[in-house]
Amino acid sequence: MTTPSQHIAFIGGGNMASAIIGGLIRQGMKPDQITVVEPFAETAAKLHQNFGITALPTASAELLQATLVVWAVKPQIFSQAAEPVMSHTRGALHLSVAAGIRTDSICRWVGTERVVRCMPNTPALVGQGITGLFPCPLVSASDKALVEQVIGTTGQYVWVDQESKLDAVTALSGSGPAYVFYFLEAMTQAGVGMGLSAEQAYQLAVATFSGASSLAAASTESPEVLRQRVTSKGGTTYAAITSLDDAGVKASFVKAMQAAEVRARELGDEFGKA
Ligand SMILES: NC(=O)c1ccc[n+]([C@@H]2O[C@H](COP(=O)([O-])OP(=O)(O)OC[C@H]3O[C@@H](n4cnc5c(N)ncnc54)[C@H](O)[C@@H]3O)[C@@H](O)[C@H]2O)c1
Ligand code: PRO
Repeated sequence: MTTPSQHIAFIGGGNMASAIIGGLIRQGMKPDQITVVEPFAETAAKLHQNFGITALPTASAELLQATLVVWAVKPQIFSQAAEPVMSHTRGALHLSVAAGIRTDSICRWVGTERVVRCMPNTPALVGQGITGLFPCPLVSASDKALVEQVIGTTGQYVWVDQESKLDAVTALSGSGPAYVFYFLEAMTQAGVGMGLSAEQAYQLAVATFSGASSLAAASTESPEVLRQRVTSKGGTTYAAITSLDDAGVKASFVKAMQAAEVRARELGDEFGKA
């Protein structure tokens, strides 16, 4: 992975921006190649402490040097955040991480059609993220290569061929870490209920998730076959999976992800109008 030689601006310096900035700095990008607009003083102080970056409280002509602008603000305030930025960044490539906000809105707000919309996830913080990407038609091959360099510092990526699929990516891997943490909470709670210490139960749960994920990634077998290998007829896993099936957990899970996808579309409808 080579580090982008360009200057990159981030609008919003919170969780997701920090995950990407962390990846860039780990790969050798210099803090003076990065400009961040971050109005919240406490978050700006963290950027300085963690990465040596002095954030701008508001947009200024300093943004003119950016060849890539990463939009890492909440969907609800994207259009408002874009107003003071637009006049400085029309010549740049734009990459948005905002959930739901569609490229037609983004192109309007940033004043160019060189826009890539993406959906990363928080394991990007430890270089193990996965990001879905969708380019507008005017995005060139070299624009895409730059985006791959930047996002590649945070983990894997996939390009999707229809913008609507990014809402599915949002429901699956964007929100997905929360589902994993939810299961970790439940497994830890159950372990504690069975007499393990909270520390041991959590250690066992986390190692089981990462071990099973590594096994799935290394295997050519389907998850169904891998699951069957754990499940002896009449054994303990069979008892647990039967209990999950009887409670309709798989169907509930599918429904939960559909709710996330619907919400992603609603965010685009609700906050993309301005
Ligand atoms: N957190 C996740 O798991 C995740 C995953 C994928 C995508 N996203 C998307 O990333 C975006 C940012 O989410 P986050 O979790 O980093 O939120 P966050 O609240 O941590 O970061 C947003 C930052 O924007 C700043 N901000 C507010 N108004 C601004 C303005 N006018 N100009 C510039 N900055 C401004 C805030 O002070 C804040 O620090 C959202 O659109 C979200 O949908 C988040
Ligand atoms: N976090 C954002 C949300 O919950 C987008 C995916 C993960 O809206």
